[in-house]
Amino acid sequence: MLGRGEEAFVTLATNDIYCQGALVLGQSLRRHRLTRKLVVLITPQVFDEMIEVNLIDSADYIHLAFLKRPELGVTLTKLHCWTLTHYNKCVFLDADTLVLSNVDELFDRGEFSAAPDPGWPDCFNSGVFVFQPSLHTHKLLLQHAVEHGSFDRADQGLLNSFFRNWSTADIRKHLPFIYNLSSNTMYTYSPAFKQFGSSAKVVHFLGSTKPWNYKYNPQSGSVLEQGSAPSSQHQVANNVLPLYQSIQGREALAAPGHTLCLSDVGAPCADSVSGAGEPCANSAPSPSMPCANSTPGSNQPAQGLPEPTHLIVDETLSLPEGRSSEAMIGCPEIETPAVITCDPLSQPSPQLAGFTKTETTLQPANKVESVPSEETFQLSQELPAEVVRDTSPQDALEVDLAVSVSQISIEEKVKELSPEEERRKWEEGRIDYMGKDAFARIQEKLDRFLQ
Ligand SMILES: O=c1ccn([C@@H]2O[C@H](COP(=O)(O)OP(=O)(O)O[C@H]3O[C@H](CO)[C@@H](O)[C@H](O)[C@H]3O)[C@@H](O)[C@H]2O)c(=O)[nH]1
Ligand SMILES: [Mn+2]
Repeated sequence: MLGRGEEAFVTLATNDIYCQGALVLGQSLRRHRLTRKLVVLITPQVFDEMIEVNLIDSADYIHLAFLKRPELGVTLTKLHCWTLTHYNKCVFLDADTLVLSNVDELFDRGEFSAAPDPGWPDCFNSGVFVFQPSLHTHKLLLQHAVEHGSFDRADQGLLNSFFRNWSTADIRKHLPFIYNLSSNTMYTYSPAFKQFGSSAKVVHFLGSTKPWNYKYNPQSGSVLEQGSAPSSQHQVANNVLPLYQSIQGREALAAPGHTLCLSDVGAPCADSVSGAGEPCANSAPSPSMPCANSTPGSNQPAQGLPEPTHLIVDETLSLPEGRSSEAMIGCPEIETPAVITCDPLSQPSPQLAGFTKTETTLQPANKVESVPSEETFQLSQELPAEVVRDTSPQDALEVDLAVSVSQISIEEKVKELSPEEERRKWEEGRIDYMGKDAFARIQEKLDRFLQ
C-alpha cells in the first residue's frame, strides 16, 4: 500500500482497444523521467497498480441513472479516479493521449486544472486534468450526474458543469494548450501551430479516429486508415503509429487465451460511494457557484483495493522488421509494479522483457536502450537547429515527435487540392481562414476575376 502524500498519473481503459492506448501512454510517460506512480483504472500491463472499477455494482441510484443513460458508462468510470485517495494529487490522462516530454510540473497545479477544449474554449477538455482524489468530491460528482446529467452525455459535459467556474475563476487552472494538443485541430490555426507546435508536451488523439484505427506498414513507413487509401491526413498517425503497432501486433498474433486478457479479475473497487450522498450544496446551475473547488479534504485511505490480477500475455509476437522495439516501447525506468502474472508458456522475447516475468512481480526492465531507431525518427536529422535543445536520446525522441508533428502540419498546408476537393472542404466547413481562404486572398481572386 502506498503512503499518503503520493502523486500519480492516472488513465482509464475499459476494453482491450483503449488498453492499447493506455499502454502507449504509459510508455510515453516512462520515457520522460517518470517520477510519479502510474495508475490505470481497469486493464493493466506496465502500470504500477490496477484498480478494478465496477459501475454496475455501485450504488443503486447510479444503477437507475444508467438504465436511462447507458452511454454515461465511460463517463462515470472516469469519475472513479477521484476514489484514488491514497494519492493526494493526480493527473488524469485519456488513454488516447501521448506524452512527449516530462510533465511533472502539472503536479504544481491545483484541482481542477485543465486545458481549453479546441472546439469551445470556454469549456475545458477532459482528456488531461489535474485533480485531488477525494471520496467527498466523488460523491458530489455522482450526485451531480444523477441530478443534472451531462450536456454532452459524457464526462466532459458533466465535469464542465460541475467545475463550472473553471473558465473565469483562476487562470492558473487553465493549462496551456501544449498539455493537451488535439491532433485533429492542429491545422486550424496553422501559424500558431508552426510557432508553438514544437513545444507540445501532450498530444491528444481526440475524436472518433484513433491511432489504433490505422494500419502501419513498416516497410514503406506509410499509414493506412483501415479500409482507405493513403492520404496526407494520416501523417500524424504516421509518426506516432509505430508506437502503437508494437502493441497491436502482439494482440493480432497471439493465440486465443494468450492475448492481453484478464484471467483473474480482482475484487471491484470498494470505494465506489454507495448510497445517495448529500446533494451538492451548489448544484443549481448558476455561473457563480463554487461547487467545484469547494470540496477539499475527506481523503480517506482507499479500501478494498483489488486482489492481484493475472495477465496472460503472449510473448511470441513479432515486431516490425528492422524496428528497434526498444525505441518504440522502451521502458528504461520500470519500477516494481503490482503483481502481474504472465503466461510462462513462451520464451520471453527481448522486446517484451518488461512483460515476461512469471508469477510474481515484474522486475525492473532489462536496461533498455532508448535511442530512437533511425528509421522511426529520421526527422530528427532535419530539425531546425534551435529546436534541438538537448542531445540525450530521450529528449531527442521528444523533440523528434514534437517537431515531426509540426512538420506534418506544414506538409498538410502546402498540399495542392483539386478544385473539387477545395469545394468539398468549404462545404464541410473546413475553411482555412488564416491561409489561402483568408479574406485578402479571396479579395485578390475576386479582383482578378472582375478585371
Ligand atoms: O470504450 C471506451 C471509451 C473511452 N475510454 C476511456 O475514456 C477516455 C475518453 O474517451 P475518448 O475516446 O478518448 O474521447 P475523446 O475522443 O477524447 O472525446 C472527448 O469527449 C470525451 C467524452 O466527454 C472525453 O472523455 C474526452 O476527454 C474528450 O476529449 C479514453 O481515452 C479512455 O481512457 C475507455 O476506456 N473505453
Ligand atoms: Mn481522448
